[in-house]
Amino acid sequence: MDNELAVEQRVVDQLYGRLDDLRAQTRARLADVRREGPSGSPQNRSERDAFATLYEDRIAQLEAVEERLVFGRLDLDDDSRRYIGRLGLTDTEQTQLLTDWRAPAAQAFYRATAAHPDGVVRRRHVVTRGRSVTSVEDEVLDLDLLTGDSDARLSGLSGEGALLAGLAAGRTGRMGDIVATIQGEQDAIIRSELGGALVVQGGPGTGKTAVALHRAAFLLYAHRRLLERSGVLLVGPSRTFLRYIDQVLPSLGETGVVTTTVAELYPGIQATATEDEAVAELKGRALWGSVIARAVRDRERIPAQPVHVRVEGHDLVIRPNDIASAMARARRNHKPHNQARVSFVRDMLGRLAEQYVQQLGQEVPADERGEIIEELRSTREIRIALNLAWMPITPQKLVSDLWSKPHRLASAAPQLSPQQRAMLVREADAPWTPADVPILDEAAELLGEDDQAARAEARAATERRASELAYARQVLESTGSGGMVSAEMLADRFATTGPTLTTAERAAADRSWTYGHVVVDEAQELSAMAWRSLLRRVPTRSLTIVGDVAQTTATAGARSWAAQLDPVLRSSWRLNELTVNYRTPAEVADTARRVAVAANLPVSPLTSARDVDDSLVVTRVTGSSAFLSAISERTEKLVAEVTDAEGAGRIAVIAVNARLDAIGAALRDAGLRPALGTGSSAADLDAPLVVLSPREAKGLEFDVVVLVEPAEVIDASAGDLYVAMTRPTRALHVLHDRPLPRGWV
Ligand SMILES: Nc1ncnc2c1ncn2[C@@H]1O[C@H](COP(=O)(O)OP(=O)(O)OP(=O)(O)O)[C@@H](O)[C@H]1O
Repeated sequence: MDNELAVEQRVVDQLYGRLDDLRAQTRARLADVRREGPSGSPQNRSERDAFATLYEDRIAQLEAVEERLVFGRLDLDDDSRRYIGRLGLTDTEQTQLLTDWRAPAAQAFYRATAAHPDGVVRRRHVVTRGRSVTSVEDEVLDLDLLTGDSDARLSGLSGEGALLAGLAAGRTGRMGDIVATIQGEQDAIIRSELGGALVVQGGPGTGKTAVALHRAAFLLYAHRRLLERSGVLLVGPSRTFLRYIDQVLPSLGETGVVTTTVAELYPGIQATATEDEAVAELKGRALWGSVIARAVRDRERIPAQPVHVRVEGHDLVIRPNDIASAMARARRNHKPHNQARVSFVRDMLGRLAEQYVQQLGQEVPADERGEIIEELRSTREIRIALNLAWMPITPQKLVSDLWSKPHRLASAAPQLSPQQRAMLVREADAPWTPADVPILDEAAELLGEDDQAARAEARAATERRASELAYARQVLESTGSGGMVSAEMLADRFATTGPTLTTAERAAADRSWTYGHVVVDEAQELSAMAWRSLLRRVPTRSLTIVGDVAQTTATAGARSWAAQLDPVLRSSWRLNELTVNYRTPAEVADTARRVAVAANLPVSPLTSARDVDDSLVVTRVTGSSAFLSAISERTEKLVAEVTDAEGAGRIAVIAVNARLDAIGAALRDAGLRPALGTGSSAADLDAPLVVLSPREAKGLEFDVVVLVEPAEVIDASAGDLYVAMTRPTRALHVLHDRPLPRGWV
C-alpha cells in the first residue's frame, strides 16, 4: 500500500506542478497586458481589456480546481492508464496528463461495472488532502484479476470508501461537489442528451441538486459553442438556497451560469413582499394567461360616440367606425399591444389627414402631408382621443390596476368569483410579491415595449457584432490563442467598453433573453404561471427539471409531474428516477418515509446508502415551560459535540413559524448567541446553528436537526414534515409533547 501511495504521490505532484506552471504563465501574460497601460487607440484598448478579462477568468478557473485536482485513475485493458480530474491538463508536448471528468474518455470512471467493464480492468479512487495522497481505493472490474488476498472489493456503490467518507464528513454550510464519487444512475442523468425536457424525480437526499449542478457543468463542457452564447439558467427556490450551492459550479470550473429564483425573474422588480398562501395559489393558476390578455384588450376601446376636434380652422371627426377598422388592421400582424399601437396611431392620423386635405379642397404634395400628420399628432385632443382608444401602458401599471381597481379585475377576470376577486384586492402602491412576477411577465409579453428606438439600436448592434466577430477571428489567428477561447467569446469582450459584460450578465439583465438550457431545482414548487414564464425563456424546451413531488409545500405546487408538466410541455418530457438516499441515515429516512406514506404523499422508493448509530433520538417533554428549556439544553449539548475547530458541523432547530422567535430568544438566553451568527436572514449559512421553518430548510442539509413538535409541523403540511425530517446527515433529535404523527414507529 505504501508503495501505491508513493506512486500516486508522484503523479499528483506532477499534475500540481503543471497546474502551477499554467497559473504562472497566465499571470505573466496578464501582467504583460496590464503593463501596457491605458494608452493606444480605442481598438487597442478594448483588445487589451478583452485579453485581460480572459486571463483573469482563466486564472480564476485554475485557482478553483486546487482541491482534489485529481481523484481517479482508470487502468485499461490495453495496459494504459488514465487519470481523471476536475479539468483537462496536457504537458508542453500536448500529451494528456489529466482527463476532464466530463470528457467521453472519463465516462467509464463512473459507469463501468464488473458486468460491463467497458475496457476497464481497475478503477482507482485517489483520495487527497491538500496536495498529499492520503489513500487509494481500488475496484477490480476484471474478475479474472481478482485474487483472494486482493483488497479490492465489489459492491453496489462505486468507490464505496471514498463515498462513505464524503457522506460522513461534517457539513460546512455550503454544498460541495461530488465529482469524485458520482454514482452510475446519477452519471446517466448528468450525461443525458441536451435536447428535450428531462425530469429527475427522487426522494430527499438522492442527489438531485448535486446531479442538476453537475449536469449544467457537463452540458457547458459538451456543448460549449452552443451554450456559451445563449447561456444556461439555473432556477432555485430561494436566495439562501442559491447561496448554499454557489460554490459548486465554480469548483467544477464553470462561472457563467445565471442563477435566479422565480421571484427575481423580471429584471428591475424586487418581489420581496409576502402574501397569504391562498392568494399566491390563486395567482399561480394558468387562467391568468387569458385574464391578462383580456386586461390588455380592455385598454383597446372603440368609443361609443364620435369625437369632434378643431385643428387650424378644420373640423375633424374621430369616428368609432374608423377606430374599429384601424384597430382591426393594427392587430393583424399580432404584435404586442404597445407596438401594435404605433400602427394604429399611424393609421388614424392618416385618416384624419385625409379629412383635413379634403377640406382644403386641393391636392397636397407628400412632404406637406407629412407636416399635416405631425401637426395632428401633436394636437392635444387627438392625442387624448387616440390614447383613450388605445392606451400605451406598462406591465406594472396594468397589473397594479387589476389589484387596486375592482372594476378592472371584474372585467378581465369574469371566471373568478366575487370572493376570489376580493382576496386579490390591495393598494395601488403595494410592493410586489413573488406570485406577481409571472403575471407581470405575462403582461410584459402581451404589451411589449414601445420600441422604435430599441429596434434601430438592435439593427445597429447586429452590424457592429458582425464586424467585431470578424476582428476577433483576426486577433485569434494572429496571437495563436485559439485553444483557450472562441471568436464569439472574444467578440463579447470587445463589444462593451467600460466594465465587460459576460453572457451571464447580459442575460440576467434582459427579460426577453432566451437561454440554451434551463435547469430548475425544487421544480415541484412551481405554479402553472411560473412554468409559463420559464418556458418563454427556453423556446427550444431544453430543460433539466429536478424535484420531488412528495416534498411539495407550496399550495400552487405539484402533486404529480404529469399534472404539472403535461399542460405546458404536452407529453414531450422524459422521466428519470434517483432511488438511493445519500444524505440521511437509514433509520431516520425510513421513519420519515413511513410518516409520509401514512399522510398519503406520493413518495418515491428510497434505499439509504448508510446507517449511523443513534441517528434517531426521540424525547417526550411535557408542559410548555419545560419545552423551551429542553430545546436549549439539547441544542447546547449538540453544538458542543458537533461543531469542530475547523468550522465544520452544522445544526438546525426546525419548528413551525409561530415558535421560531421564542426558540431563538431561548437559545440566546442560554448563551448560544455566538453560535447563532449575525446574519440578517434566518438561514444564515455561515452560522454553526440556525433556527428555521421547514420551508426555509428546504434543499439544505445539516449534521444534526432538532425537530420541535412534529405534530404541529404536519398540521401545517405533510410535505413540510417530510422535508424537515430528511435534512440531517447524522442525527435527528425530536422533542415533542403531542403524540407523534401517524406512521411513526
Ligand atoms: N454520488 C455522491 N457522492 C457523494 N455525495 C453525494 C452523492 N450524491 C449525493 N451526495 C450527497 O448527498 C446529499 C444530498 O444531495 P442533494 O442535496 O443533491 O439531494 P436532493 O435530492 O437534492 O435532496 P432534497 O430533495 O432533500 O433537497 C449532499 O450532501 C450530496 O453531496
